[in-house]
Amino acid sequence: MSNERAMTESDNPRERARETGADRTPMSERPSIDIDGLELTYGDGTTAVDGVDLTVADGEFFGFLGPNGAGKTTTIKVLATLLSPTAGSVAVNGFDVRTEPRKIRESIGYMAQETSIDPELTAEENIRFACEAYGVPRGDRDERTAELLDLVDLVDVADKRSEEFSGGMKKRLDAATALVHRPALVFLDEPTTGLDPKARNRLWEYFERINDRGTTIFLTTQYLEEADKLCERLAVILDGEIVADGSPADLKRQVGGDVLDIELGGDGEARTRATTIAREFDAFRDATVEETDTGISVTAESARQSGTDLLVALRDAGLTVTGFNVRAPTLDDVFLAITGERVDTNETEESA
Ligand SMILES: Nc1ncnc2c1ncn2[C@@H]1O[C@H](COP(=O)(O)OP(=O)(O)OP(=O)(O)O)[C@@H](O)[C@H]1O
Repeated sequence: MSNERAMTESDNPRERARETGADRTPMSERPSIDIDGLELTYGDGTTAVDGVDLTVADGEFFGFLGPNGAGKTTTIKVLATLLSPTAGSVAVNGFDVRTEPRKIRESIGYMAQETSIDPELTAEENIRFACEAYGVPRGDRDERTAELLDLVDLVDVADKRSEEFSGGMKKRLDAATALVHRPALVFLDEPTTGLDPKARNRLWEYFERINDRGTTIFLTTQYLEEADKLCERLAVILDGEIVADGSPADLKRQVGGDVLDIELGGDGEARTRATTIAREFDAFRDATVEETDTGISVTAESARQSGTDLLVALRDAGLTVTGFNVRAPTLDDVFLAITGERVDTNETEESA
């Protein structure tokens, strides 16, 4: 039980800065996003968003999480004025989505799940094309293009056609094209899906840099480690409704207690028996018990105090405990507690 640590302590420097009041940029009074009672029902009758209230402050790095089909992309499409709400009011950068969509489009960047770069064009040409499309004044385009190539570290390959780029480079270029008009707010819809950890890290640096410059970021991701590292605040959407909202540390505290991971020898039957024993264990009456690939995981207020008693009970039942560890909950545990499922990140990853 070596890795104990205070649960109130945040690993996220942004969150720590927020908690200690050492914010980077002065916040404007007006929120970047103000959603009140949003509902969106598609033409076939599917209600994808069902009464969402949400505010995102100016300059915030905000994470929007939820399982597949929960309503994340639909919400982003409403915010980006690509879909019109069925009910509710939505303001983005102070503009109404119904009456001022053009002003919203001019003041946001949108990096969709599919990259929108043209493979036939070079990195530089892609950024120049975006400058034109977003109406960046002619006189500013050279400087803006050079600045963005530098920001996303593509100066050396500025003249190469983007079809030759790795997945990470394409994503960086795509992010740069979403920013040519210096939007106050950027939507990043699963920007790092399928990238290897190194490429992901480079994008994270880049997102942090644009947020440090004062840009509000609205991120959806299936990588909870990413949300934990980057986001000051998170909301979890499930079946079209927000079911949790808070800083990563707040959400971890809400899980209640610690997590006891137990590794077991034997097969699936051993894990099933261990699960039954843990569920019937008096001290773990309110615990969440889950079978893992190598054993079981018990989340409970008393995981630290009563963990060893459970280990003894398992051994007495003839099971072989090959390892155990008590730890503070991660966002994965939060997600499991809220949605009843772990995030599926079994994507084909780009090789390093
Ligand atoms: N064009 C559409 N017509 C009808 N239903 C749709 C349409 N687009 C999405 N849906 C449905 O709306 C619900 C929410 O989908 P949405 O894409 O917003 O979820 P999501 O949280 O972004 O999921 P993912 O992570 O898989 O992209 C799902 O039930 C989905 O099947």
